[in-house]
Amino acid sequence: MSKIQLKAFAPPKICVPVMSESPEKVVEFCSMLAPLAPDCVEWRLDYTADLSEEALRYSLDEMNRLLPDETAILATYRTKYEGGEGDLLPVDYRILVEWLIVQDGIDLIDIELAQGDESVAQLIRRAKENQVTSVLSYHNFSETPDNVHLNELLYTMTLKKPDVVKIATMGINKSDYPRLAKLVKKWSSRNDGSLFIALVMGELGQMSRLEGEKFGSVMTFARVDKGSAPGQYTIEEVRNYLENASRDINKEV
Ligand SMILES: O=C1C[C@@](O)(C(=O)O)C[C@@H](O)[C@@H]1O
Repeated sequence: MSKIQLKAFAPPKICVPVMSESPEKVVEFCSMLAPLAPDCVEWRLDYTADLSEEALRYSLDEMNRLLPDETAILATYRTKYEGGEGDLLPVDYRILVEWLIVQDGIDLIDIELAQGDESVAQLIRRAKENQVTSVLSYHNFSETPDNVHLNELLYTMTLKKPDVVKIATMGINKSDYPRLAKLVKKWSSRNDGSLFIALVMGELGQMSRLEGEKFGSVMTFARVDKGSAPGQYTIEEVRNYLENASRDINKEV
């Protein structure tokens, strides 16, 4: 059972990426991060040099030991194709993600849409069997596709029935954020149990990282030092915004 309760049209949960190359660096980073008590950390395994089970198990145990009990762990292996550092072959990606799903201490698992129908279906099924929250993800670092394409994506992704559909696209035009937000709001308002994370990367999409409550995005990613995507605010900046009671959550995006 995941520690984190994700809810649409509520303040988004804050997730901080851990992009450490060794277990020692994981310990160093999580010791520094613990007092900030984020709702979630994203363990970016594509930054990890040693993917042996022993090294990974050690890092995971240390993360769970150092971070507050309430902080959930999202495990992500982001491939180069999706803008990350990872170059595992699809078969090895699937083995790694299946292994992560059955580990004690993992609350959420990222599954890339680009891994193909069969892998995606299998990994979502495995996550469900193990009560791990599945986050089906799509990234586009060059643009925010047009509405027809975005609707198709949202349709394809929700059909696969993950717990959460995550879309992160690059903001090239001012209209990209309001456009994506309007579509996601429509999809999240259907009340069929699907949850969404929608982020527009880069300067033009920065408000998407703060205003999730307006359009139904349940989580936002924030940095401590270096970020894992363009446009990320620091955890303090996001918290300050979310804790400001006078922020306008009613106005349309
Ligand atoms: O999918 C996402 C969202 C993200 O790309 C962002 O834009 O904040 C950051 C990634 O670390 C994460 O896996």
